[in-house]
Amino acid sequence: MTQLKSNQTEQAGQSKRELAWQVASNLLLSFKYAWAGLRYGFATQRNFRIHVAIGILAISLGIFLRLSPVEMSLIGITIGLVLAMELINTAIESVVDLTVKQTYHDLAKIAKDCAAGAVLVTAMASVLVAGSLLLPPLYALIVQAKLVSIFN
Ligand SMILES: Nc1ncnc2c1ncn2[C@@H]1O[C@H](COP(=O)(O)OP(=O)(O)OP(=O)(O)O)[C@@H](O)[C@H]1O
Repeated sequence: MTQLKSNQTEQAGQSKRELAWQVASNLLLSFKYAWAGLRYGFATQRNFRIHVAIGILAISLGIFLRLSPVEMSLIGITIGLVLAMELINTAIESVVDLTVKQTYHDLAKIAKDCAAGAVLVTAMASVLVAGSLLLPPLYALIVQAKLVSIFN
């Protein structure tokens, strides 16, 4: 019974791969294609570039404010989530466009709207994380700088 199940899974896996136009034959090639996806996202998606810029700013601010390793990790995970979601959104958009081309379809609208909604959810979460971790020390620094300028 177990053997039968594993044979069926294997067959299903093989038939899926048979539908692929090309399969990356080694790890290096897999990285090459993943890098190509990142480059495509950066070159074509304005929102992706905005998220990268905000991410770099948040990391720089975190280093400047000397956040703890755990706080920096939280910021890093949040940035990664937003960027990954943006790439998944781009992938879904491409598959939808490939499927329905330039025709209107309710399901195409649902797929694209939900993918965009997923990006929005992670972006809002990232604002919450960045606000909670970066704003208090930044505010303290500004207050401290003002006090120093008053007493000098
Ligand atoms: N084929 C389609 N059928 C129905 N609605 C569509 C279709 N293509 C796009 N739309 C609608 O238009 C909106 C914008 O489409 P688009 O392809 O620009 O996605 P987008 O998520 O706004 O893109 P981006 O993430 O690049 O800003 C979609 O969210 C969807 O509501």
